[in-house]
Amino acid sequence: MKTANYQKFPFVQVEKENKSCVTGWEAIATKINDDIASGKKLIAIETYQGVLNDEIIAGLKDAVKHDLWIDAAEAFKSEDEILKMTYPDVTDDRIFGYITRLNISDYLDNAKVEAAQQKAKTAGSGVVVVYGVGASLVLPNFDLLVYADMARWEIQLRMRKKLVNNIGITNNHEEFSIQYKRGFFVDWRAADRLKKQLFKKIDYILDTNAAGSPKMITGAAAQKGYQISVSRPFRVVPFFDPGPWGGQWMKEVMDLDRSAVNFAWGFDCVPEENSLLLRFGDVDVELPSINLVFFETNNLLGPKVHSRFGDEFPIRFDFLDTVEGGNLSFQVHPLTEYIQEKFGMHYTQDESYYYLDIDGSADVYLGLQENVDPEEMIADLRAAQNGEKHFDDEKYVKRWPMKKHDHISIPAGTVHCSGTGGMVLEISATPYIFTFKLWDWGRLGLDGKPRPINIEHGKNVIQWDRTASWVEKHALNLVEPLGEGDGWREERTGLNELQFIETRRHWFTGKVSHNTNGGVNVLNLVEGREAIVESPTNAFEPFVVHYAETFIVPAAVGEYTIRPYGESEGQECGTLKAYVRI
Ligand SMILES: O=P(O)(O)OC[C@H]1O[C@](O)(CO)[C@@H](O)[C@@H]1O
Repeated sequence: MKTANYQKFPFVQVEKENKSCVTGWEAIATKINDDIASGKKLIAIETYQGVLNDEIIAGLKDAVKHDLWIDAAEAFKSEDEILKMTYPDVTDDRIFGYITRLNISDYLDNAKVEAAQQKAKTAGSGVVVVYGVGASLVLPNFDLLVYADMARWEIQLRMRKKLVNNIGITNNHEEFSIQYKRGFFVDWRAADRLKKQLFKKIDYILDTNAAGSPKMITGAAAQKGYQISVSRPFRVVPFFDPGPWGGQWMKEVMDLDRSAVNFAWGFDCVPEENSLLLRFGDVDVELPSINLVFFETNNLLGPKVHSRFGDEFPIRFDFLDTVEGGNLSFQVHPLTEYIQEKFGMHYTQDESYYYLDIDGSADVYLGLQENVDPEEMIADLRAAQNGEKHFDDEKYVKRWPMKKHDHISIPAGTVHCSGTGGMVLEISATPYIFTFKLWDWGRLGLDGKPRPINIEHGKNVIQWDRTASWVEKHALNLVEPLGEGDGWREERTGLNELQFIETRRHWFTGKVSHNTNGGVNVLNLVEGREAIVESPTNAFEPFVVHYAETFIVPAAVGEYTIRPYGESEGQECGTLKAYVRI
């Protein structure tokens, strides 16, 4: 096997020489002190959920010259009140909640805010610092705003290590899934709403994603970074996670930790949770890539996708590796009305599997056998769940042998799972936690506990007419040749007409012309070691991509070309492109 050339830390170069980023607590405090010396007196240090408060306070409290330091937590409602307020959205379920309508202001107790503001006044013309989630609301007339942002993947790692609490409560002892659920459905929604309001007012962004290695850039430098990012192809920083069915393929191809038990998922383009690295000189500042979606919405998504999805990035690319691993859980995803009513999501988890590679042989489980009796199948699933018997998948589910480069559509409501031996590039709608597991093959999760099964939700959404004959016609390799030219050919590979994503595959030895046509494109190099993305008008610098890398071409880019490059010069490459049908 050739050495891995997949880049794990892609970045966007913002400044060739670093002018805008300071590193280390001393330099950061000096910068803030310079602003204080120039007359700024009211300093708000607003934080996202998941920062390490102890580290930031130890780094800044003594070093930043102030007369009064107020912890924004002083102005919060009591934990009991917060638990009660958030309960309808957090719920008792182990996995699912409801997308909240709460704002950070709802966490604050008006009387306590008033008291904190009175306290601030006692400093007279002295310097007041308010620190923490909600600081900018406690000190709304701030004249310097420092925003400590966090990428969601790093927050999740901190939750697993029990290092952080959710907003307004002390719950780092809780199970990861419970903390994640509160983050996903409540905290991050409320914190994002505040971030969007503050965006234009941010003086400095503090990056503490790497503990012990703080960095700070001006709000203007971040905005410049976002603008550069959406004027060219770029990648977000992938993350990889083990799982009970995980495989060994990504370890080699993506050069991951060989000592890990396995890697199941590789999230290569989920801007909600990935990071964006903005490079200043040789310093990388890590920011949540969702910021681009919030603050460069039209340039990134294009006005039509924006108007349909709001400031959400609708397309997700991730990897599911079962090479030398197991089957995914046998599962189904909610229909649109179900995800809207039960969980408050706008759109549902429509999926597709693109088989990037196969280890010998691999099957996909997709659709039901003909003439399945729904009641009998649900009863058998329940019995399997109760440990009374093994679920007879052969009786109920259709299995299809897969080949490298096969592409299957999985509209919500279709039962499915990828079987052992397959390396899947999943090209799907962004929601990804709304999986109703029906059967987990009698195995345990990596934590030694059974993973939550959701037969009750599942039975409400399974489309019983999605049988083998339906799958064959509507979901399996919907490949249609569309055109060809000098050194290239184009095919449509899907998705099913019920899904909003269109996928196009190009096989090429020469240059292929693409156009975003005003909507964001997401691509992956599914064949070939290297290709180069270029602007026919030199609008952006040539961008080299490697095998299996996912990259985003913002709507604002318009025309671009892709051709084999470097080691792949003269050889046939393949790209898979996804965009929203508009
Ligand atoms: O539920 P499992 O077995 O972990 O399945 C894999 C998961 O990965 C996803 O495909 C998300 O990428 C979910 O649909 C699915 O739940």
